[in-house]
Amino acid sequence: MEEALVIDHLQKSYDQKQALQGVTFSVKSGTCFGLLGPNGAGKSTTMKILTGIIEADRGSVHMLGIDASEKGKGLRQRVGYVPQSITLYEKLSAYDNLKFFGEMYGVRGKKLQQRIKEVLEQIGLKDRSKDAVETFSGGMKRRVNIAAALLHKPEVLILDEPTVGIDPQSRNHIFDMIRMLKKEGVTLIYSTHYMEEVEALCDDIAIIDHGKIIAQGHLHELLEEYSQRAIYVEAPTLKEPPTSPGAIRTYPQGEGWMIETEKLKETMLYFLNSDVGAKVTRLEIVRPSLESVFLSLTGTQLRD
Ligand SMILES: Nc1ncnc2c1ncn2[C@@H]1O[C@H](COP(=O)(O)OP(=O)(O)OP(=O)(O)O)[C@@H](O)[C@H]1O
Repeated sequence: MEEALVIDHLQKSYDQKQALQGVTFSVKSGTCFGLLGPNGAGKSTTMKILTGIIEADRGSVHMLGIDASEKGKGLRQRVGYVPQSITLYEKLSAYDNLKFFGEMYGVRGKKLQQRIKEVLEQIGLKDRSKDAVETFSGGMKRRVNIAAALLHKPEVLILDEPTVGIDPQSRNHIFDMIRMLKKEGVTLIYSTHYMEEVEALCDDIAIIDHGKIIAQGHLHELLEEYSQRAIYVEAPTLKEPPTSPGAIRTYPQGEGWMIETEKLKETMLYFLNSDVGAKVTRLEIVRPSLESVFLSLTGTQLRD
């Protein structure tokens, strides 16, 4: 499969702060690629370099076979970018916002009218097209922002944390759109700090932390290689970590504790048969997750 994006050893500093320390990854055409990392890891900086908003100090970006540092070679017509912060004209209607952005991307006249109709349908806001954006919820604005990046039918769509602070309905709409775009063959590059999102949407994943890619590969490969089997024990009044035999690592989660262990059966039996000093309200084997991948690679939880 051909590669839609190849980035090689990107470095970027802001004053004294080294935000990217040699970021390297590639994205196959027609796939959804997830860039996963905690706040401040370097996701937005990477995305902004990809779209040419800022320049890297070192390293290279090749998008659709074109060296992105050679500006004016038509990349802008082939790539869409949804920034982290919503950039819309509040007083204008959804339709007029889309008209403005479409023209900026070089789409005009009848073709633009047709595309606005199509994207409004895709984001589920056809009925609200005449309303000023200032009357929209955060999630609806975010959907219009995504629509704006789709008007010129990009081959690559870059989305920087598109679901931060939005309602579940808008989030589901965004997920549906991403799945549909993937079916149409669009390459998606999706940054987030929500593991469940990359697990639900992405094929290949890179995990970024402190400006470095610490692991990358297919979701299944990462889970296979780094994730630890675990038992979850819910015991709301248990304030100290339980000391079950064979535990590799124990950490708090929700109203209980996550116990990573190779000895699943023994650990289950331990909690069923021993007095741990608190009432156990739930006991279950946990499926491997990116949370445990992140934890085993960094020693910290992604949600910290
Ligand atoms: N314009 C800037 N000036 C100075 N430092 C910056 C600037 N932009 C980002 N940084 C710093 O660079 C590092 C990487 O930031 P970046 O925004 O790329 O991370 P992120 O993973 O997108 O996190 P977030 O989800 O919080 O946006 C952080 O330490 C951040 O404080």
